[in-house]
Amino acid sequence: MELHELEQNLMKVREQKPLVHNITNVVVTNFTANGLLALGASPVMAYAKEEVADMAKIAGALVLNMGTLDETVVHAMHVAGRSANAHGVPVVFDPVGAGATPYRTDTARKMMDEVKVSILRGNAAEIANVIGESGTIKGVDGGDTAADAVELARQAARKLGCVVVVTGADDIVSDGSVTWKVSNGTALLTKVTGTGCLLTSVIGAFAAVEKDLVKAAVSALAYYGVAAEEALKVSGGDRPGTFQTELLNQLHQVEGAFVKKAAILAQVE
Ligand SMILES: Nc1ncnc2c1ncn2[C@@H]1O[C@H](COP(=O)(O)OP(=O)(O)OP(=O)(O)O)[C@@H](O)[C@H]1O
Ligand SMILES: Cc1ncsc1CCO
Ligand SMILES: [Mg+2]
Repeated sequence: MELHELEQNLMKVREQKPLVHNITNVVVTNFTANGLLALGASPVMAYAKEEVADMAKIAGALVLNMGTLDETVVHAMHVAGRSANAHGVPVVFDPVGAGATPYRTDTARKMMDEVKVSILRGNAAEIANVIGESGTIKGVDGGDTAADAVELARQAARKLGCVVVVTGADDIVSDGSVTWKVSNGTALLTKVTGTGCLLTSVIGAFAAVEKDLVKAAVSALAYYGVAAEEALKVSGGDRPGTFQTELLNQLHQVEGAFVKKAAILAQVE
């Protein structure tokens, strides 16, 4: 993809203000809604089995996040996911903590069977566990994984038949044949809970306006990483609390032209 497409895709989100339907976890709900608003998208959190099919079909994207899963929420995700699939709405799935418990791993794998997921986004350990590779994970934070992230993303995309985003120090996007690396961001993102979850929803907003899902994901990652770098600068270093607030400010203020200039992208295959 061309660098100017990063700028265009951010402009499209801000012009179109896509409705992003989130079924997400109780830890990150408020932060996710505020992050999507700061971007310029239109968030809604809706969970009831009575309404999720109707909400998903009018949304620009559906984001499913199993961070605080239980039977009720997993059922609602299946109902919403099938409705999104029936109406051509892209589905982005965050398999939070896959591998930490058998219930999480099974739920993530069943989601991939029941719902046609457009983009799967997780840390390396989560993605490895979804495809049955051994990745170590403790709780919801990624542990060390031996797997090379590029190879992992490519393999997972081929196996699952969707676009896969593996995040970490570098973020990898692959559809199984085309693979990109985005190297923006800061390690301070790992000291604020829900930055991965918000990123997944931001990817949803870009998927709502850009049909090429690899380009949508790469654009979202570059924008988010550049905003995080600016937030680190403005908030003055190792200050997670100030950084969390400043990330919202920068998600709002960062311009497409600046993202284009500051993005560190490479097509790796
Ligand atoms: N070491 C790092 N250096 C720079 N950026 C990083 C680093 N680790 C993670 N990130 C960035 O942090 C964001 C979240 O990715 P991460 O892989 O930590 O997600 P996660 O484990 O799902 O997070 P969470 O569960 O807290 O929501 C991404 O934008 C990613 O690029
Ligand atoms: C801390 C935590 N526990 C379940 S979900 C979540 C938010 C980060 O994924
Ligand atoms: Mg996560």
